[in-house]
Amino acid sequence: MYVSDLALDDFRSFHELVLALEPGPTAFIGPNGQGKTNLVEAIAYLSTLSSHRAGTDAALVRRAAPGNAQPAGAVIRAKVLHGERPSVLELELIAGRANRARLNRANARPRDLLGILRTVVFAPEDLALVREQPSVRRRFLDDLAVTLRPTLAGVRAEHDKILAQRASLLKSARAARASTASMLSTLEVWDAQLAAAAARLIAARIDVVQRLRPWVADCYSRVSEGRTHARIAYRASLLAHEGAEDPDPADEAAILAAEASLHDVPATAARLEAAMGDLHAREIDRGANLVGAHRDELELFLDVLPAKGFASHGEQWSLALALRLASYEMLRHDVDAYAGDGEPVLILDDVFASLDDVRRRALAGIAAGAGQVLLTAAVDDDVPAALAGARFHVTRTESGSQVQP
Ligand SMILES: Nc1ncnc2c1ncn2[C@@H]1O[C@H](COP(=O)(O)OP(=O)(O)OP(=O)(O)O)[C@@H](O)[C@H]1O
Repeated sequence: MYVSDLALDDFRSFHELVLALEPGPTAFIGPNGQGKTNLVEAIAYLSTLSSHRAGTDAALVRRAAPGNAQPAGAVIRAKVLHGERPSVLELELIAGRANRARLNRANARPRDLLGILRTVVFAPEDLALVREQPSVRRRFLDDLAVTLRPTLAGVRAEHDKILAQRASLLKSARAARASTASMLSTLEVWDAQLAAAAARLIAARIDVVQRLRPWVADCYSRVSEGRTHARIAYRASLLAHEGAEDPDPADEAAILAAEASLHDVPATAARLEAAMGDLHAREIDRGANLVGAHRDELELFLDVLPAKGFASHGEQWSLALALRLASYEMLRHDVDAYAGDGEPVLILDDVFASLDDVRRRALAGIAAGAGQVLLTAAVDDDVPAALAGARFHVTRTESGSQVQP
C-alpha cells in the first residue's frame, strides 16, 4: 500500500498542504523546526490515531501567531492505494471535542479508519522502547496488536476504562479505611469485567510477541553484524502472582510454555479474577490495581542480559531499531495475520544522522525494498544512496510550513 495524496489543514505548523506522493523512497529535507516531522506525524496519526510524540491532540492543531485567528481544528486527509483500490481517509481534530472521521467521503467513527493505512515509524524517541518504563513497551505491543486486528482497539479502550474505574473504587475504599460488604461486591463486578478485557489483551499481545520474536532476532543480527542474540519475552504479572518463576531468557521452550499458558482467554480471565480476589485487601490498602495486563512487561534481552540497565548506548539503538524493523517485517510477511493487504508504509523520522555506518547500511538495505518509505533528514547527505528517490524541501514561512520539490 502507499499514500498517493496527502492534504493538511491547520495541522501543527502547516496552514494548508496538498501533496502528491509516489511509492518507493521519498525524502523530506530541511533544517530544524521546519515541519518535516509534523508532516510524517500526520500520516502516522491517520494509521494509529495517536502520535509518536504528542501527549494530547490539542498540540496537533496549528497555533496561529498572536493577534491572528486561532483555527478551530485540524484536518488530515489521505488517499491510500491498496493495489488498484483507493481509500480516502479523513480525520478532523477539533480542540476540546471528539475527533470526526470520514471514510471514502462518508461519515465514520475514527476507529473505522484503523487498519486501512498501516505505518511503522522509527524515530529518535524510540530509544524509550528500551530505556523507559514498561508502559512504553506495553503500548508498543498494543499498537501492533491493533494494527493486526483493528477490532482490538475497542477491547483496549474498554480495558483502560474499566481499569481506571476500578482504580478509583480502590482509592475510595482506601480513603474510607474500611471495606464494606457492598464495596466488596461492587469490586467483584469490576474484577470480572477487568479480567475479561485483560485476558483478551494479554492473548493478543502474546500473539504479537510470538510473531515478532524471530524477526527481532533476525533484525538485531542484521543491524549489529550478528554478534549478539536479541530475545523478547512476555512477562505476565498473573504468572508472578501465581508463584511461577521467570523462565531463563535462554530457555526458549520455557518462555513459549509460559506464554502458551495464557493463550486460552476464558481460562486466563478466570485465573485473573481469582488473583484479584486474593489481592483485594492489598489492593484496597494500596488503592491500586495490582495484577493484570497493565502490570505486564515485554522483556528485552541481549543474549541473556536484560537490555535495560546492561545494554550500551549503541546496543540500545540497535535494539530499538530492531524492534521497529521487526514490526515492519512482521506486518509485511505475516500476511495471514490480518484481513488487510499490502505492506505498511515505513516512516523514518530523522534517524540516519544518529546511526553509525553499520546501522545506517542495515536500515537503508531493509528500507530500500519497502513499498513506500517516507524519511526526514536535515541535509541531503543524510539520505543514504540506497534510498535515493523523490525529494522535497520543507521550509517554514509566515504562512506556515511549505513543501517544494
Ligand atoms: N500546534 C502547532 N502549531 C504551530 N506550530 C507548531 C505546532 N506544533 C509544532 N509546531 C512547530 O513545528 C516546528 C517543529 O516542526 P518539526 O518537528 O516538524 O520540525 P522538523 O523539521 O522535523 O525539525 P527537526 O529536524 O528539528 O526534527 C516547531 O517550530 C514547532 O514550534
